[in-house]
Amino acid sequence: MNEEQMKLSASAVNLWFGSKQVLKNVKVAFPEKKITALIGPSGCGKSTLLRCFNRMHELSADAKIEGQFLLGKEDLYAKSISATEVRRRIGMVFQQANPFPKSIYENINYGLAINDVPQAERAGIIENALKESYIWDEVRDDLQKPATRLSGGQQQRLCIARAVALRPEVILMDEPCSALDPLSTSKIEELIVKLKKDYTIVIVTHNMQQAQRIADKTVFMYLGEIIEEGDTADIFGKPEKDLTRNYVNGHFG
Ligand SMILES: Nc1ncnc2c1ncn2[C@@H]1O[C@H](COP(=O)(O)OP(=O)(O)OP(=O)(O)O)[C@@H](O)[C@H]1O
Repeated sequence: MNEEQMKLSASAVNLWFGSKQVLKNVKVAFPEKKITALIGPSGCGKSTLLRCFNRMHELSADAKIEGQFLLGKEDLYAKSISATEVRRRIGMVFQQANPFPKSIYENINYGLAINDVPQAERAGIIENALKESYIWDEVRDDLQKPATRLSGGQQQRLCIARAVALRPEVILMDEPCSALDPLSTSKIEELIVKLKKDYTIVIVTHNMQQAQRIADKTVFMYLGEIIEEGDTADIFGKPEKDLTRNYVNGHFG
């Protein structure tokens, strides 16, 4: 992959939880305004790697991290950049939709407030984010209703709206469809593909069909290491390593 076009990258990453090493000499890069799928069997370290990029392990006392994490050329762990700024620039969407127990409006307003977006601009930003996330038509008359009353798929689109409202440069998605039915999943997939125009997206998925439907690039991990990466069609169609071939063909995992 051409270094120039890489938006997010990591090198020489080792991570331990207590004495257990979970990431081993990881080097990876994610191209700008593309979708990259991160695949691999349960427990291989996909979520752990994703969380490193927006400094989610800082709160975990038993996590020890080594390595370099860059957004463009900026060091994400530099003293000059706060975790709040990192999380504004690198949004995250989780496996279980996790709206705050507040109104639909307030779910998005909260992030704008803590990032000092002027009050007068917020209503417009909230409307745009909901439109951009294909949920506006379903909630426009219910903005003051509790977000927890939305369906699972709607909650996940609201969480995506919450992320895009802050105009991040990257959106990390950790199995965003795993709790959803096929119809909601296909709506989210359509949304992710649309968002690629403006954002660099990394998605962890166990769904091999999903990776092939939406991802330009695919990275395969196993036991804390990157085994193979490349164009999605190559990883699934003609992988170089037997381990990759066995995994994508469903022989383990
Ligand atoms: N906070 C933590 N403390 C201790 N161990 C952890 C912690 N978080 C994850 N682990 C361990 O690190 C390893 C990697 O977990 P991780 O969640 O990154 O894997 P994964 O590839 O995302 O798995 P899955 O596909 O099942 O979500 C696992 O062995 C897990 O038990």
